[in-house]
Amino acid sequence: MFKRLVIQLQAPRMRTFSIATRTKPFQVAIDGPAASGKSTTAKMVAQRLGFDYIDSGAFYRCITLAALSKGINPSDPATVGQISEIAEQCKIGLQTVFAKPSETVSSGEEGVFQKLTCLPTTRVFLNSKDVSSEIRSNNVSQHVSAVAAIRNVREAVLQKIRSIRARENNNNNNNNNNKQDSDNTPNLSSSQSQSIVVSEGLVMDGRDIGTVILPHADLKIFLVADSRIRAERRLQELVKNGLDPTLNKLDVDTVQRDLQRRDELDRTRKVSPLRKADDAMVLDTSNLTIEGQVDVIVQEVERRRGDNVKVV
Ligand SMILES: Nc1ncnc2c1ncn2[C@@H]1O[C@H](COP(=O)(O)OP(=O)(O)O)[C@@H](O)[C@H]1O
Ligand SMILES: Nc1ccn([C@H]2C[C@H](O)[C@@H](COP(=O)(O)OP(=O)(O)O)O2)c(=O)n1
Repeated sequence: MFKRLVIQLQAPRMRTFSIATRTKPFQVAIDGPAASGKSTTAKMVAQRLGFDYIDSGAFYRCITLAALSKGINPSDPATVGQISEIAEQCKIGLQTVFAKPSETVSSGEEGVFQKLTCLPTTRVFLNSKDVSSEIRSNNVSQHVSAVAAIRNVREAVLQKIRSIRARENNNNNNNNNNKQDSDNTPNLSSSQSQSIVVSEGLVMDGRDIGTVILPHADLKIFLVADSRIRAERRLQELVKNGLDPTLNKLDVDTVQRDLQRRDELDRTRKVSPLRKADDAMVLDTSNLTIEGQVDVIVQEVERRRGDNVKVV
């Protein structure tokens, strides 16, 4: 799988550089329960390593949003056919805007300023409309597990992801920077494509990435965290995105119950249930910082790629 090029320079206090050039992109699969930190971590790992990123949950969220906006109740089993049709017909595009590694923003109050690393952001397009915020609403979250349990929906998502990857590879091979879908939806990582043409790897997060979508991934991570901590983080995120918890009758207990209900549905469904792949590393983020969990994964990728710079 690897073509290895080793450059050795002999001199006093010398370094050995081992540069691995791969014929196949390095694949990182990140799975785990709701709000365990998958997408935040996956995006940052992709940014640090210059890899592509695919948020597979966004596909299920888009299909759920499309169904809800047509007045369809995904929790009613009689709607399975209608939702499957929506899944097959809708167009979904992702665009991840990566910050330059050196780019930082200052924030703080009363004259105390902190330097924060810019976080990458993913914009999600449903039939060319930017639905990045709408798909994170509590209403979509409440129904998405029912949608993701439909076999035809999973099949449609798999096809969409495959065609994105095929187009991505094609674009890379053709040295083509113009990554637009036929419906003008920006394709994956189009911001990256302006500077990087060939990506050395892919990070993908979801529930079945290590088990079904990328069963031969080079690194599989199963991200977990205490359910109370996950609920606190998710509520904080919803508030940050403009939700009024009082108006919406939402507190940590309710969010925790919703997460646990959703995890149960995701774990017990017949098709591609949430489960740890046998060869996945478990990473508990309960007591980690975001940077800390990203570091663990980046270091593991570097160790497995064997392209560390060693001082000899
Ligand atoms: N180690 C951490 N410490 C504090 N907050 C975190 C940590 N990891 C993730 N978060 C936050 O938790 C929330 C849920 O994370 P997210 O990446 O959306 O999870 P998932 O993709 O698994 O649903 C986000 O607001 C994210 O910023
Ligand atoms: N590969 C995937 C990704 C997500 N899903 C389902 C399961 C989840 O309840 C929903 C939403 O996933 P998402 O990762 O966006 O959800 P959370 O942010 O973790 O709450 O989609 C899935 O079944 N398979």
